[in-house]
Amino acid sequence: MTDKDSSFLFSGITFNRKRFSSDFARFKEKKEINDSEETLPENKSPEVEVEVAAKPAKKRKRKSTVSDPVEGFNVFKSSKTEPVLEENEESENASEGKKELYRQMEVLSFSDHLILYDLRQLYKHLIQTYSFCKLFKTQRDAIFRKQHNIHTSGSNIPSPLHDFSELRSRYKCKPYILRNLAELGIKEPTPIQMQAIPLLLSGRECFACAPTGSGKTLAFVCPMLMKLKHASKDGVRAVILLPTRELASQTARECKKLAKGKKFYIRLMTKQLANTGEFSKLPCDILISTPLRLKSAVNKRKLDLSRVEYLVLDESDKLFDLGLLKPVDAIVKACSNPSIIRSLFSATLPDTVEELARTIMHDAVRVIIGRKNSASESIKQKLVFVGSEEGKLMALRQTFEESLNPPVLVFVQNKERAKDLYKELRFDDVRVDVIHSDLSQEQRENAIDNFRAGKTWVLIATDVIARGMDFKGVNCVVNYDFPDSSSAYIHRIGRSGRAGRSGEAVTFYTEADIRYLKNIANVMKASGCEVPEWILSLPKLKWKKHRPKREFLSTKPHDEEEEEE
Ligand SMILES: Nc1ncnc2c1ncn2[C@@H]1O[C@H](COP(=O)(O)OP(=O)(O)OP(=O)(O)O)[C@@H](O)[C@H]1O
Repeated sequence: MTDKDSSFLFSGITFNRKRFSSDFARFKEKKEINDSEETLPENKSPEVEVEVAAKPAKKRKRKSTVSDPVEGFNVFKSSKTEPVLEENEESENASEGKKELYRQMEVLSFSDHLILYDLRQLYKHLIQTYSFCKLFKTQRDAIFRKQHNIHTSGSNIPSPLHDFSELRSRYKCKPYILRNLAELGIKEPTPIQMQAIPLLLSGRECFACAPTGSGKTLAFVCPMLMKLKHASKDGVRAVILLPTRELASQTARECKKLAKGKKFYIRLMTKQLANTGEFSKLPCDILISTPLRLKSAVNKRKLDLSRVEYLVLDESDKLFDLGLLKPVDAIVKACSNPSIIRSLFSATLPDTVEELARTIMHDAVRVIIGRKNSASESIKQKLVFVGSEEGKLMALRQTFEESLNPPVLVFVQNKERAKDLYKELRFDDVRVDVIHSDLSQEQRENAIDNFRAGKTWVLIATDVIARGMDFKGVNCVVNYDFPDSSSAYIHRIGRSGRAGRSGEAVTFYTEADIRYLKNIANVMKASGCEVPEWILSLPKLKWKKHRPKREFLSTKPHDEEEEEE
């Protein structure tokens, strides 16, 4: 036997005399009897020596029979012991002595082998149990994700959250957040919250695409507050970027609601702050802004974003639109902290945006709830052929006469048409208001507040409020002018049917819009609405922005309009 073999077999093993005291006593007794009979080879441990001298030939045979059925033990016996004996031949006697020794070692170390064997079995068992638990957890997570329509891709994705109480048990969430969730009436996490919250809490970057009104805001605000832990005066620590001022101010409000009771510095980047803010002296845990204002503050007021730990791009596809791409890119660069966690959220996430985003993110996880780029299933969608522009106004009035169920949002193509439609409807018997980008910030806020408060029944709007705005209980969205893209359609109609409520969406179309119908029809079909077969069989059209020049919006004869002007 070589030293190497010896150390392999016996390394870390010491003979437990107490445990095997009876065997030990028996062998010891025999050693005393045979003490003078054999000389022991050098370099053997005292325990080995004792046993070797003690073992009579008769017993050897019996012991080796006992060892036979022990799995693993026989492997040692055949492969390690025999060849070593051949290597160490000296004289016949010495050889006999050695053979005896090794046989005795087998017998003596049988208990040790048993321990080794037990340890191996235990280890094997532990590995099996661990693998089983891991497999069980993976299977359990997969079933849970399937039940909630959560699709993920990426490596080492943390288990989804089953319940908000897990925020405490798994992530040591402070009680103020759970208290605020309860006060806001938020009991169960929505699917996007189930997966995005644990992801962000585990420090992973993510792209998330979930239907309108499914609680994406909370999915990034909650982990952000948890990770920031407490207020600090160490510069800007988190940035939430949104495409419109209305949305930025709504998100700032939501953040404050969830942070209630904890003194965080949550700031909305207003025009005044962007132009005059003394950012070096301004404590700010979370900064919420549109890209242009933030970029202006970085350039003109030397706002330092190098310590930002969390960056959220909400309505990310809009932020990656050509018009905003440059300032967004500048902000992403200014957030130069190498350990920053970035996340993208939207109800629509085109592949091009994903590809672009991947270039700036590391090991990001993709989370899709339901089908990517689909409308909320709680909205009943309808297409109505109105023939012409005049037909639209008549159809709208007729709808209001038959069944006006406020609050109703009416979307038009641009601010001119918003103003025109408002002029048409303001003397009708409905409480109507309008919002577009020509209004002052204050006028825009008033329009939104009045609509939220129920003072306005019908709000005429451009796409400026099509994304992200959370008006509770909008019963119906009317696409007076056909949306210019399928994502615009998804976001517009998503102002109703939020947070599990039901809603309705009516889309008017004219002859000029028919070529673009199929894309909308596909969205409708994917969310379970009925669509006439002839629309689905229309030829596929590569959709560029559909913004036709629309006729003047009025039911009055054209010469009358000209006279008025
Ligand atoms: N877990 C929840 N349970 C009940 N309501 C919730 C929950 N989470 C969020 N909400 C509520 O759902 C509404 C919609 O949430 P939010 O505005 O975050 O949706 P969103 O997914 O961002 O929609 P959009 O794509 O239109 O921006 C809000 O009024 C919010 O308070």
